[in-house]
Amino acid sequence: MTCLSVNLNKIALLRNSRGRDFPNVIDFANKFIALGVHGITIHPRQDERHITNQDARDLGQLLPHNSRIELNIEGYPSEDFLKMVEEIKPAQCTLVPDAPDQLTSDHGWDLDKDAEFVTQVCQRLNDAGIRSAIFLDPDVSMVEKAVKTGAARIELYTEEFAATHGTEQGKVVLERYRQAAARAQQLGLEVNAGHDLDLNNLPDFLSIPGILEVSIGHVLTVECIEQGMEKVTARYLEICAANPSV
Ligand SMILES: CC(=O)[C@@H](O)[C@H](O)COP(=O)(O)O
Ligand SMILES: NCC(=O)COP(=O)(O)O
Repeated sequence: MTCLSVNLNKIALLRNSRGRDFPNVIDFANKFIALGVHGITIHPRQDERHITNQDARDLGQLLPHNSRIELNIEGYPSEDFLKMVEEIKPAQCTLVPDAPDQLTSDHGWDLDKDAEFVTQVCQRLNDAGIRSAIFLDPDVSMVEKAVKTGAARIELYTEEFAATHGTEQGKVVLERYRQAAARAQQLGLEVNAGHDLDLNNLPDFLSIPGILEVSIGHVLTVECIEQGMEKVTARYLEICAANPSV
């Protein structure tokens, strides 16, 4: 079974658009938890365009380190970000190589360039008892470098899979993800995945064995508007339950 971690960034974006605390992020975390999700993911960006640092602290109160529902905080490991993560102590922290002005996450780490930095940060997270994950393109050579960073997990960046899904090229692309996931597992790295996953493409992605967690937010939020939270969440959970173990 794959764990479903719902990303609340877009709930926070809607909240920020009106200057009052509605919709409330904690309220939506509780609604998704009541529907059976396994985790909550947030990505506090430096400009706090959606999730704020206060949201992160509030969710840290709701989902303390050993709570049944995991909190996954994603972000660029600036010193301020890391200090906040160490203070909150989520179950997992996913390191993403985003620049402050990026529209959204659009690439994994380049470990030819950043291995030393990523290794230091993973060590810091591991020392704090926080599971470290690093955002990675589906590249076997990068997976092999990821092992040396001390990260517990990788998160496969699935935008290319989503963009090519349903095409002949998509079959080739999915095979690249399959190989990257298999190599990671062979080397003892656990595998998460996320970005642009949705109800339509997730079943094919989860034909890859051993995906421990998918974090989904952007399209899921739209699907909930279109079809209702209950129906959408139940369908995601059904798809995740079908993922073959390693
Ligand atoms: C890392 C990743 O792919 C997503 O988790 C990211 O959080 C999306 O960020 P936005 O919601 O700001 O597009
Ligand atoms: N790590 C991926 C994530 O948390 C959500 O990505 P998306 O579904 O908003 O594209």
